[in-house]
Amino acid sequence: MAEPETLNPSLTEQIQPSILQSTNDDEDLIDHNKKPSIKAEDEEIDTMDKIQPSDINLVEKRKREENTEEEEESNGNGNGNGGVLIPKWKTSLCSYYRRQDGSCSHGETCRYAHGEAELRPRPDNSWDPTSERAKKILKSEKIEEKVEVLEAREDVLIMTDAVLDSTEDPGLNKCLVNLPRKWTSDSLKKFLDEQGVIYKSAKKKKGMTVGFATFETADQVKNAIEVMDGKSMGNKQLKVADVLPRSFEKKTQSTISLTRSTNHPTEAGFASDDPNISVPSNGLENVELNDNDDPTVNMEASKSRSVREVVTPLAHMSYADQLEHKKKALEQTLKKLTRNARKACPEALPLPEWVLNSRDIGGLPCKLEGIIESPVVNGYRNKCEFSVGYSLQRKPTVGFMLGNFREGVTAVEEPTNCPNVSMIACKFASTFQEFLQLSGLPIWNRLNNTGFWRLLMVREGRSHCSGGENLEANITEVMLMVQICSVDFDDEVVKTELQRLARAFSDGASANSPPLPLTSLVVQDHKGISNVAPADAPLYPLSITMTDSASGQVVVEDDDLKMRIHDYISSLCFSISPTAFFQVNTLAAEKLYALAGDWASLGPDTLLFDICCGTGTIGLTLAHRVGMVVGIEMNASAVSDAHRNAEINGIKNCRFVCGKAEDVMGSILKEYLNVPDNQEETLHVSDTNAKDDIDDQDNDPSVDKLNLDIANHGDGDVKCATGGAEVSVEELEESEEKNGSIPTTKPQYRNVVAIVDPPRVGLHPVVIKALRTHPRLRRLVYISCNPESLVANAIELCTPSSDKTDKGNNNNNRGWRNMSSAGLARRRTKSMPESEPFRPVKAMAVDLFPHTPHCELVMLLER
Ligand SMILES: C[S@@+](CC[C@H](N)C(=O)[O-])C[C@H]1O[C@@H](n2cnc3c(N)ncnc32)[C@H](O)[C@@H]1O
Repeated sequence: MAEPETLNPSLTEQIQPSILQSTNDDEDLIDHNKKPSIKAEDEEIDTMDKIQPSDINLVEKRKREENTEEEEESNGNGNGNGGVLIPKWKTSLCSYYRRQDGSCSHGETCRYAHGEAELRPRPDNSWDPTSERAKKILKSEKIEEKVEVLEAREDVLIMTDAVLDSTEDPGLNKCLVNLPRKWTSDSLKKFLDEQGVIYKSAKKKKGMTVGFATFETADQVKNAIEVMDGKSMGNKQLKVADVLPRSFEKKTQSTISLTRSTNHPTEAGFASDDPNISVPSNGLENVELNDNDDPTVNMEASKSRSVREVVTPLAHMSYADQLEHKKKALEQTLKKLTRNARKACPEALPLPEWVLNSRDIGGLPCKLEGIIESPVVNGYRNKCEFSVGYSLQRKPTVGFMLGNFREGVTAVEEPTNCPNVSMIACKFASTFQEFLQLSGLPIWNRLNNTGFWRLLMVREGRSHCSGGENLEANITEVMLMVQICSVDFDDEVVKTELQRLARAFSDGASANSPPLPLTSLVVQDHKGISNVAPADAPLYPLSITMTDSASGQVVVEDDDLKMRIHDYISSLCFSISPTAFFQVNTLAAEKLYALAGDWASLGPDTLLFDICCGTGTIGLTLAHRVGMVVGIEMNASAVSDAHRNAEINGIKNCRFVCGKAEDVMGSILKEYLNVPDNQEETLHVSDTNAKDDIDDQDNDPSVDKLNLDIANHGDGDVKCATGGAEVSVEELEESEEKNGSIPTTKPQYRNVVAIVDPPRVGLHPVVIKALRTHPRLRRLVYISCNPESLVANAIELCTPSSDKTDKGNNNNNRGWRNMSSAGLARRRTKSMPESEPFRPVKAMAVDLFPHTPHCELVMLLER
């Protein structure tokens, strides 16, 4: 509970008596008819955050205290108590003074500071949180916090990969912590030479604050520690640390001594020479990590946590508690939308209704209607990307990394204890692990950028539509994708080794009872050094022969099936290529898409934009409820999957465009929606009444449409129906032009809706601007696996814009790197062209990721 003293008078003055009765949280403490007198420009510096619901009673107490003090002050000479400064004299800014542009009826006798210059620190040495000083301090603290998160910490290093030579004593390998990020291996070597440090080899990757040095003797190590440990490096101190935690070494030593009668780890015969120094923060996805489509990729890890804790940190809670936990976290994030829109609203404009109404719902921008639970809680992931690396015991392992490479953690542990991974996936990981332990080709070393085996992806599919019960029994297809780096390896050796691998997978699958469904084996040759394979990294199938254990028959997979997998959503079949995005929890995704469709108020006269459409899942599952779907997606394989999926399912009213939404959105909107002025007027009139019409549309197929009665149409050759007669789009357009009805190239729809489902970073500002400024788009359903970016995008979509837009000033953008996404969005609202803002109508979460802190959030925006 905050002490009364922490309440800022400028806030208490804004509190209305009626609000004091409320038991709602922070937003209720604000006079919602007023904008905050100070707008924090950069970070989330919101004094409202300081006030807890339980402070409400304290507000009145605080007022009484203030009155008493003011009485005292007025009896004295202006600085209270007969010349003796009262403790809180001028420690808070006077809000009257600030609001009245420098005038306050108390004049010099006012106990509050008239301007920053008069402001004094509080007795606890803090500053009034609304003051510039406090904001500056808070900002620098936040920056430091962020930096700290990124800095490697000596106590969390588990660089299994840095022990490069198995014959060496790990004690001869050391990590150097707090090196400048921009240093390379050469800079580190130069530094060591300059310091007179004798070493055998040194490594450093740009971007990391950790480097590695190997020594030949214990004396060299001793000398290096003496010279370097504690040495100042800028404002940091250099640390010489062990590459493996000491606790681990002790554990390893005792284990080894039991089995090998030695307490020297190097005699355990560990192979080495690889690393997997990547950043599978969640451990789950190596490639997708930076692909940003999977929310479960940003977890922090430390060596003290097990792989289960790293990958599924909520697994210790009951599922009901997990949902409650997520809901509360989402509410906190959603409140940022209200706060930031209030701050960003131009002075000259009234606050939007939804901001004013937020006090009735605890500061939320709209009601959070709940969280839909996942139909399956365990083993739900239909796709896992397993890292290849060394375990704490320095055994080649296929599983999840225990932390972040940049933070100095590279150890990989088996996935068996992670409840979100299926048994099938664990079994294939285990088969691969056994294979690697005997393989003549090395595991990829991220520190050296050398090696062959990089990762294993396991994707599961179903060949028919099946419910949630006994999920694993319904898995009829498995695609394995092995990522390798063939650089510097002999083609014949590679070919032979991959054939051996194919056999190992086939044998492993067949040996299982019942046999595991292995239907596709793909190799991805990724030659780059980064974690993420580019979209055009070569992919090729490997032949698999499976022996059916029951019949003894050899089954050779059909060529066509080799590079794809299938799954079902809402009874539609989806064919998925190896690198295309597909939600990892299919049954929960079905619920997500159904919710989005329900909220989008669809009807036969709806044109639906499916933005970031992947393999077309959303658009295709909703196609039967709309006139037309236009999907936009940048991944070419996913777009080709989308076309294929439309065909497989006999859906004709969809078009999929391959391109970055930021590159194509504007022209697509123009192509489909721009109509001459006189018609736009008609459309607006219709749109005003659209809601009522649309609500009934599903039930009323004869609903009056703008000009055309369009059943199906698509991209050129697909048929449209007008008044029952089938004509081609070309014929239709020709006739339109002749009749002078719609001189555009596309049929027009009265209800224009966008469903956006962007990657973790959210929508590009160019896309936001295109959607916001197109008057025909009245409804937008935003699906997000990252509520922070949803909030940031919604700030731009929902904040009123003034006619005086800020055209952008470089000085204003200083420090943007350290700004929160909400702060950046707030800044961008200033350059939003004058346009009608959306308003948040309702929000709902869908839990696609049990046992992790993540879930999908859906928000309906209308105008
Ligand atoms: C979260 S996934 C959603 C996919 C699809 N809606 C689904 O549910 O299966 C995000 C998709 O956006 C695509 N994407 C990422 N950035 C994009 C961009 N700038 N423009 C268009 N698509 C993009 C990704 O390739 C990915 O398929």
